[in-house]
Amino acid sequence: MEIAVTNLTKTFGSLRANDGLSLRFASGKIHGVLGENGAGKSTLMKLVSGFLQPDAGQLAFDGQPVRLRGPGDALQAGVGMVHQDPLDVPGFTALENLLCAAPRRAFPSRAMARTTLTTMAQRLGFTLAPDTPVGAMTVGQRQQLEIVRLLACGARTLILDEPTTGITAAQAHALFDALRQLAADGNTVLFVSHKLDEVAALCDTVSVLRTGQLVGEQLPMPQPQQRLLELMFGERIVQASGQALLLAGVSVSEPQGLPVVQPIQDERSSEASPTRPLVWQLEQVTAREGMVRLRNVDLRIPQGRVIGLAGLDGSGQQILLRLLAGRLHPDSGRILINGVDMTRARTRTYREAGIEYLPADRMRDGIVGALSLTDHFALLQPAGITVDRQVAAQAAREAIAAYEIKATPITPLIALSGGNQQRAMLALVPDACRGLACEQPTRGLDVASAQGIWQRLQARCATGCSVVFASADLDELMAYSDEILVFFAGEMSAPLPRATLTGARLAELIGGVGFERSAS
Ligand SMILES: Nc1ncnc2c1ncn2[C@@H]1O[C@H](COP(=O)(O)OP(=O)(O)OP(=O)(O)O)[C@@H](O)[C@H]1O
Repeated sequence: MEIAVTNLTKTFGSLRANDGLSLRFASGKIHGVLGENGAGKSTLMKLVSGFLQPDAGQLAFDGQPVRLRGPGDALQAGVGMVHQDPLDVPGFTALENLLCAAPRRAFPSRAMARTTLTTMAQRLGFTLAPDTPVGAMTVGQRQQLEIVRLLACGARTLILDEPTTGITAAQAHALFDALRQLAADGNTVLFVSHKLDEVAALCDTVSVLRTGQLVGEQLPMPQPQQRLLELMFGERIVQASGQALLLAGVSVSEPQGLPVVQPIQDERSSEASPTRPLVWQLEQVTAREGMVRLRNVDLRIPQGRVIGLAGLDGSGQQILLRLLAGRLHPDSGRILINGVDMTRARTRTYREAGIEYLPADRMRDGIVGALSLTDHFALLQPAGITVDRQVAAQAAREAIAAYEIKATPITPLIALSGGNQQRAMLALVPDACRGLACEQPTRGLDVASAQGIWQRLQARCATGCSVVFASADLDELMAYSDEILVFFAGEMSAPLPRATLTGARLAELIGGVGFERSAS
């Protein structure tokens, strides 16, 4: 299916999110769409998939001009989009989600829907159980369910907006294989990503957006990575001596690979850590959530450390994060925060002790889309039922400047690009935070923004805050963790000093090769 856009323009107030774009995506190919946070990628994809209507310009599918009144029209015409934040119903099971969001003709019976779900998931290498409630599924699994649903509803063009941010390397490989197969069958795939290695591995062409305009059009892949970075970031990327690129302090290790962000601080000696006061101490903690159970976990996390959690999605790392943040109580064992027993304490008490939690699903568990940054800062005020809006507005202005959020203090957060929403969520973490448990802190961020976030997290660590983060990105884990805990099938390894690991070794451990659970 060929997709053509001509002079496509979409404005939000005075902002031209897409500014007269003309572009053609040929059928049977995988097309990458690159651009930094806020460049206009999601807007373009939402226009093509009917979630937004253009102010000007035309869309044509297979040479036929189309006017899409909504995503239903687009899906009927064969175009479906998987959004950064899955659009599903958490209270329903996977099967119910498939049924409620598909046109009647797609599934004559529930049994047929079940068979379709199972077979398509298997073919695509996804692990989806039809009767699992979506609320208990990981972001990665929910994205997989969306893909299955769209294909089952007849999508011949699949748009994926950063589909690999919540999934493991193995799942990404399976997804890429599936997408290649779909393209080989004549389908069109539009693939939005910040990850240059993914685009290089998968895409036939790449187009680059910057501030709503096209700066690279249907470039055949492969392209030199440096050229793509220059197109994405413009003057902020400077050719440095040798093979290195400097991007606002980010060094890129090799021209063909993913930009590997070097740690900003010197390696903090792991010998020094036992003498530091502990933020978290877990003693023989056992906890269960859904099908996953963590057993007899002993863990000590001193101040000022960055602990990375590695593992296939749903291997237990989310349980640990939720335990650390007081969102899940252990079945047995003890949790101490700053030396105080908090085993049964409420989340609020954890927050009062300086423990904060950043979820992966920011729109469901993190921020309220209809509210602005000022509103969020007002909500965080401890003043009871009154709020001081001036103080909140000032806090919002400072956060916008410090975190370079493309928004005004009163913009509803739903109107921000994904990357800017992530920055907004991080900006809301109070300065007094002593322990931050986060899932995928740089989810959806371009490489420069991700580095900016880590600079801020490391600055917090320098003042004694500890960060525990789960990530599916091995480069991120290797670049920023002092120690890494590997999770495999509900078991947790001992803390592994980053310096003793390589990316390849970490990948093996995640797959269970040579994995040893922490002795308890
Ligand atoms: N509904 C909306 N209302 C107001 N502004 C919006 C809306 N949707 C997007 N924008 C703005 O349009 C610009 C482009 O946003 P878009 O989401 O398309 O960027 P993006 O390239 O996908 O970014 P990211 O990589 O961060 O997801 C941003 O400045 C964003 O704040």
